[in-house]
Amino acid sequence: MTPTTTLKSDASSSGTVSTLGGSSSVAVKRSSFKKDKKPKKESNPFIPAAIDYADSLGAGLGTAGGSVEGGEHHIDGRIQLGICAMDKKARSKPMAEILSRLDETLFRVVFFGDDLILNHPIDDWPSNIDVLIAFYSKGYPLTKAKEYVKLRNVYLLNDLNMQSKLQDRRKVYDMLEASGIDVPRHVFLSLDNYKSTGTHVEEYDDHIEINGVSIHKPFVEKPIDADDHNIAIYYPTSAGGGCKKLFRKIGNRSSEFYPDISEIRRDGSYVYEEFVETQGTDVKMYTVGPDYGHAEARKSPTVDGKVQRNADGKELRFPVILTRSEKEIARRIVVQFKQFVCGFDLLRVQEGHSVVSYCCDVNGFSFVKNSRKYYDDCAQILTEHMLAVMKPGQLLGFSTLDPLLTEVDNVDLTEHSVSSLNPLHHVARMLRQEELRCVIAVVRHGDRTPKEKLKMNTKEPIILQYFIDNSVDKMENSTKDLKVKAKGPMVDFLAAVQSATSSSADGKDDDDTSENNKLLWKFKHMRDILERWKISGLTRKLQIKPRKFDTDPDTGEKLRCKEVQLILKWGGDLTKLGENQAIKLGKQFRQEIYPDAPGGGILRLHSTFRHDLKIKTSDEGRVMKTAAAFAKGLLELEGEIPPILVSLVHKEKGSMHMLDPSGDKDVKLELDECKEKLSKNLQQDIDWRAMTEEDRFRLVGPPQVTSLRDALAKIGNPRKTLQMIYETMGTLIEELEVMLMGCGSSDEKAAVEPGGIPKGDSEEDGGNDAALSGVKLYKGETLLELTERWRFIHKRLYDKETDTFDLTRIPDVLDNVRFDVLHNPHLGFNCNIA
Ligand SMILES: O=P(O)(O)O[C@H]1[C@@H](OP(=O)(O)O)[C@H](OP(=O)(O)O)[C@@H](OP(=O)(O)OP(=O)(O)O)[C@H](OP(=O)(O)O)[C@H]1OP(=O)(O)O
Ligand SMILES: Nc1ncnc2c1ncn2[C@@H]1O[C@H](COP(=O)(O)OP(=O)(O)OP(=O)(O)O)[C@@H](O)[C@H]1O
Repeated sequence: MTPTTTLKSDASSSGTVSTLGGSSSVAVKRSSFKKDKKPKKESNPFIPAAIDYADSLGAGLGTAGGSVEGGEHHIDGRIQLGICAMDKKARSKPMAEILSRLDETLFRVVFFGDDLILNHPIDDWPSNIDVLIAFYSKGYPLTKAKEYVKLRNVYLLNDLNMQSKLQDRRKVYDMLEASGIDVPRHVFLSLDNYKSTGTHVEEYDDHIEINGVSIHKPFVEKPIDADDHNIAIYYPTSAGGGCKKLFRKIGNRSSEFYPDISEIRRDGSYVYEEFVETQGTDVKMYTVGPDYGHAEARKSPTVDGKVQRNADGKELRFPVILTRSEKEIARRIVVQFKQFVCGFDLLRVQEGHSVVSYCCDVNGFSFVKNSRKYYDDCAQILTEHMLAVMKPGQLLGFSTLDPLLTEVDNVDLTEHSVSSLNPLHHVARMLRQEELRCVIAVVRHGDRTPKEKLKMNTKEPIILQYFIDNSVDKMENSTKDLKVKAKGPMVDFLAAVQSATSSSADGKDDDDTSENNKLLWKFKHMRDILERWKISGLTRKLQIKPRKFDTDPDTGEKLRCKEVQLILKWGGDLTKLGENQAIKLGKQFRQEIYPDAPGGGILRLHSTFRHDLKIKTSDEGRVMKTAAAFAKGLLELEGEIPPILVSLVHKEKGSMHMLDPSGDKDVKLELDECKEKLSKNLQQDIDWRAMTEEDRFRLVGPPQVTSLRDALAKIGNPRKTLQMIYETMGTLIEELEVMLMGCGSSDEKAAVEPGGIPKGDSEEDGGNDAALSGVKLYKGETLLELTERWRFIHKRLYDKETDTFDLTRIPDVLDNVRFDVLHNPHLGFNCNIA
């Protein structure tokens, strides 16, 4: 099912509402959001639909029951949206961003202002507000605001009565628990008798007892007043004791450690709760209604108290994909606390294979800061919600519920039929329609460096000792293959190779053809590969296979390994180009699969609670990075790949083999048969273009097998083509050899002398190094190594003795051609291999 939809303007709805072609859903036109207006003051965007109530009334303020239209005194048919919050919040950047996106033909925003709120009686407050955004923050007269709501009977986005409860952490925890939401295990010390069984406290080194209930250190001490952010964490003696004091951010600090404080405060009522181990990350969640939430992770202030900020001074946040149960938590909080726009904090803990989330704080009205996507979404959802409440006839759908609806009936859109439906009817009607339930995308990794391999057999004692020391059973006669990837053993192997290189070099003659010199050359090549980039356990793999043993002449029993085969693999790293390809693909995927979906498409869908996104990968570095880069493009994320990888991409055991057929015997059998047939057929000296249909049928099957037939039509004579490829590679190698000689011997020399090779700073190095003698190769590869890469495949592509080609080498040829054409085009070879 392809979710293609078109937006059609509905002239009857004052040009501000668009209908989904023939559908029952109506979305507010995105173009109607005023995003690009110039800011009125400082960096806040201009809010076209807004008035300042005090300004508009001027000297008239103070007379009873002012109209929001000030001197004009007329109602213009728009929804009057009052902002009754302290100026610090009402005039904040996020508020301005969101209000500036409201359609001025639908809404009029009325700022009450601090002076009106604090210094004037509620009779002076605007009398004809329809919807009110009112919320508590420091200094806010909550009781007065509640009286105003009662007097004018306005619709509240966030319930004010509930906001009194939000001010007491105990009530918040009680309500959360009553809603079935997990909170940290806690006990109240209430001096005001709130649900108190007493105020008896016993303090021990590593735990406290409050009215007989024990809480062990580390524990958290929170003032019952939610406005008081002076929270303390007490550590057990086993961890060195002491206390960490948390506070509202001051510059770049959010907490300080006090090694000498280990006794709890005794000056008031507190909540004591177990410290939940989150690995140092908080999840902050921001809802807009029961079906939408934005979540982001931040470093917990409990870690080191240093606030991580970006270049713009904003605190660093990382993207988070919510679990199903977290979405349910959000929904329940919105409903239970009656706060449409609501922020709360989650503590995520890995318990076995699942994630358990505890809610440790509900903040009430709070906006996400600095997220364009959130501002867009929030404005749209608020618009739909307010329309649903005030002018249901103008709303036919909710973008949190219907972004992917495709099959829609033609419904009668007359004012009567539509307005007779309340918002819930609309939802129910929409849910009956067909909906796209799942999209699965399988994505291959992006451009990578060629995968390379170096093999050699050796009897070198240092290497044999390394094998024995690192073998699984540590036995001299170990028969098991050894695999090395981790940093420590790889560093040890480099040391072994370095000494093997110098010991092999000692006392050798200059006879190039001697077996020893060949081995020495291979050791040096191996050493260079290991020395090239900092070893970090990522991009080089070593296998050591025991090949020959000294045996007991009597019993034949294997006594000691005397020869091993070394296989060093490297390369296969995602290149910058590969990363950009994946980002682009993610973006393209979003644009093509979810084109212009009403209500914001996949970006919003991702944040709505009815939808889930999972990104899985194998444990291969290039695949993991590709997945993260794809996610970046798909979800329009900002920032570097590593945090996205850590936050969004899952490396699960079960997903490792999803696409890898090697463990599946049946598949492998078929693959092998297929390879054998390919190999046999493509060795033949035949010309597809001259073949009869019968011969063609015998070769590849019926005419329906178009891909193979088209390929053969291009190839013509497979054997001649193979010969041509082989010869072209030969020419290429000759050209490279000429270049090598032209470089003087310095490239050769550098490649075999320790420290002579230009090295990247790390395995991630962008490759700005000049290889040698003016030849710059991608990622600091030397010309000699590049030549070796080609020699290696060339040698294996064709076996002179048997006069056969090894077809399995063709993908390697393609791999290397593609790589050098893309990354080393400046070499300017004469041959035509590409
Ligand atoms: O929820 P809101 O929008 O009302 O704001 C919260 C809080 O948001 P949250 O709860 O989503 O985390 C802000 O933290 P951020 O989200 O910006 O990091 C914090 O800003 P802050 O410490 O200055 O942050 P920095 O600019 O230094 O980074 C602000 O403190 P005040 O501005 O000093 O009042 C708080 O207000 P309140 O609860 O009334 O004290
Ligand atoms: N039980 C707990 N276990 C571990 N860490 C906790 C616990 N409770 C709180 N924290 C940490 O302390 C921080 C502050 O706690 P909390 O959110 O309850 O306080 P607050 O001052 O109300 O914060 P906010 O800024 O959200 O208003 C949390 O973000 C979390 O990092």
